[in-house]
Amino acid sequence: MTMRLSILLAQLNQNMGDLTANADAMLAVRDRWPEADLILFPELQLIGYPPEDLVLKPALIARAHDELHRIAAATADGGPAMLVGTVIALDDGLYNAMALLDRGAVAAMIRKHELPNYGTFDEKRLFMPGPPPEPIHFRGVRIGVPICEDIWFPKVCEQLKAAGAELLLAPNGSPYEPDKDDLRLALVRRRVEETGLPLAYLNRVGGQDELVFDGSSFVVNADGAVAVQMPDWEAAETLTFWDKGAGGWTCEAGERHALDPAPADLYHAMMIALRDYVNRNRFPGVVLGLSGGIDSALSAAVAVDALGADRVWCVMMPSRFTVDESLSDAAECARLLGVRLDTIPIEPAVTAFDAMLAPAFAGRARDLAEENIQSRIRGVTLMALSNKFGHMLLTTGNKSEMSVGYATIYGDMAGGYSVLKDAYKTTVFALSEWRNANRPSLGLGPEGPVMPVNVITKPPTAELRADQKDSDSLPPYDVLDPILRGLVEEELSVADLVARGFDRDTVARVERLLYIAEYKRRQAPPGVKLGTRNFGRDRRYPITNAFRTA
Ligand SMILES: Nc1ncnc2c1ncn2[C@@H]1O[C@H](COP(=O)(O)OP(=O)(O)OC[C@H]2O[C@@H]([n+]3cccc(C(=O)O)c3)[C@H](O)[C@@H]2O)[C@@H](O)[C@H]1O
Ligand SMILES: Nc1ncnc2c1ncn2[C@@H]1O[C@H](COP(=O)(O)OP(=O)(O)OP(=O)(O)O)[C@@H](O)[C@H]1O
Ligand SMILES: NC(=O)CC[C@H](N)C(=O)O
Repeated sequence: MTMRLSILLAQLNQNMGDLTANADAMLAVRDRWPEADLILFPELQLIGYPPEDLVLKPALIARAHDELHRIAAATADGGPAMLVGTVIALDDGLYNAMALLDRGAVAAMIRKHELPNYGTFDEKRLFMPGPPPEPIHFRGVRIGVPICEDIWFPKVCEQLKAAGAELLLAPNGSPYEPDKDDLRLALVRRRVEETGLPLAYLNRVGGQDELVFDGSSFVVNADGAVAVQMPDWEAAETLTFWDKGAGGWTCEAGERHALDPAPADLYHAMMIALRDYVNRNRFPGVVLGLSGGIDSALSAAVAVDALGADRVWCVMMPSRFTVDESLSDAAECARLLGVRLDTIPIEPAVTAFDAMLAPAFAGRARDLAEENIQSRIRGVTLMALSNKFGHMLLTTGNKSEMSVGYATIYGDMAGGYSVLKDAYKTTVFALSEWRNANRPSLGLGPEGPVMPVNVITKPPTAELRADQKDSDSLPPYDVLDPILRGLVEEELSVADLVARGFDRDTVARVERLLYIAEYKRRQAPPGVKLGTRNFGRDRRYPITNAFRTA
């Protein structure tokens, strides 16, 4: 019987829907590690996670079958076996599965038992729950393979232990949330304690639309000690060595990477999500409006760190209300980041719209309609640049604004992707301060400050009329954001927030704004999930909705 095993943990990124590229990447890993006995890949590595309705396409299932057998054939050389995440179709439906590929064949199939169906997940829509799994027999060792959600409850691991598993290998597609690394470690330690078995936790990295995966894979031995900690955010391959002694299997202590503390983790999440979104969708770069305000300054900094300065194009579009301070702050941001900055005044278009609309608007006072036209002219201008040169328009709205509808639909909301969509304004301030003092380890941007301090300290303004300030329309952000966190993240009522010391009228107004802005959020571009409850998959509210708690 084997007393020593070498298991490669392949913390990879995934190309959603490019099964050939995913299969080739796995074969390349195998070529690099001929000394491994077994290679563990993340959940659904062949397809991409989360695959959503892509797996309902029979042609994709057929492709998955063919690619899986192509990889399996490569294992005929007797080298490393592979545990590969894929979809299988049986007579009664589709299953999220791991295939053991060894000696030229599909040697075993394990089906996921617990299907997550909350938050951003809706796997019950796609997959059948597998039976409580049995351990696989691999070269004389019985290995339990709980698939992601299977380790979030005791049942599957306990069943595997009862069926004779000697160690647990858990492939995951576990999206980033703040402090989730601590949550996963505590969870894995519970499973280890309940079963007495060591557990290797392997997660993917990279962005997939609104989700981003931090990797942060690790191994916990039966005594609860962390034997190996892989890095966060970057693809990595770590060979782990396992020995069987009197007390069972133990993983040798190996590399121990430090993981990002807050808010560096948030910054990395935004950066990696944008990098993968832009590159996978084959944009040459991004274009964005740089106003001299903090939202566009931070968005530009994240874009430069994600893509490099030469792929980020900033445009200042002054109007009659743009003050000199905004012009100089935008210019200084661009200089610090080393990006191209063009200036395209919008006054000619504003004048043209005034003239065009004069007959229709006759007898009406100037109001929000004219203010919003400026924002929409900027949107049209940026989209024209996007059409002409191919850059994707990066939209800059933050979660506070998106919560209360403080943004112009078809105006500053125009764009393809947002990095701030799930970041409250107070988080935007914190991240800007952090980036001015730190360079992200995987960033492509410059060392040193990326925006003048004035951008962080001056009062936020949309500059759509003279002397406008956000505080004319909204409570101060240090009051607004905790109210929003209560209403959105915690689903509190007005009374709950009043009990926490907030003013009733203010909370009731914010609740109303939150509900009536649902229509805007449904038309907003996607953006990376950074917290526990993003707008979109995590929080699905009706648009037409008369419910109020005030
Ligand atoms: N339930 C619903 N379903 C579908 N459509 C609905 C709707 N309710 C209103 N609407 C439509 O939405 C329109 C109102 O929305 P919208 O046109 O956005 O206009 P609105 O929300 O009234 O104004 C935009 C606000 O965003 C502020 N802001 C803040 C920061 C930056 C910027 C910027 O632009 O740079 C703007 C700006 O100062 C102003 O207070 C209505 O005219 C109506 O057509
Ligand atoms: N003068 C401008 N030139 C270029 N883009 C602009 C201009 N004014 C607004 N925008 C675009 O519209 C977006 C929305 O404006 P908003 O005022 O909400 O954000 P901001 O100016 O970046 O930050 P702040 O809210 O702190 O002032 C900006 O982030 C920017 O992309
Ligand atoms: N892919 C999954 O099963 C993910 C669900 C799991 N609770 C996680 O976030 O890690």
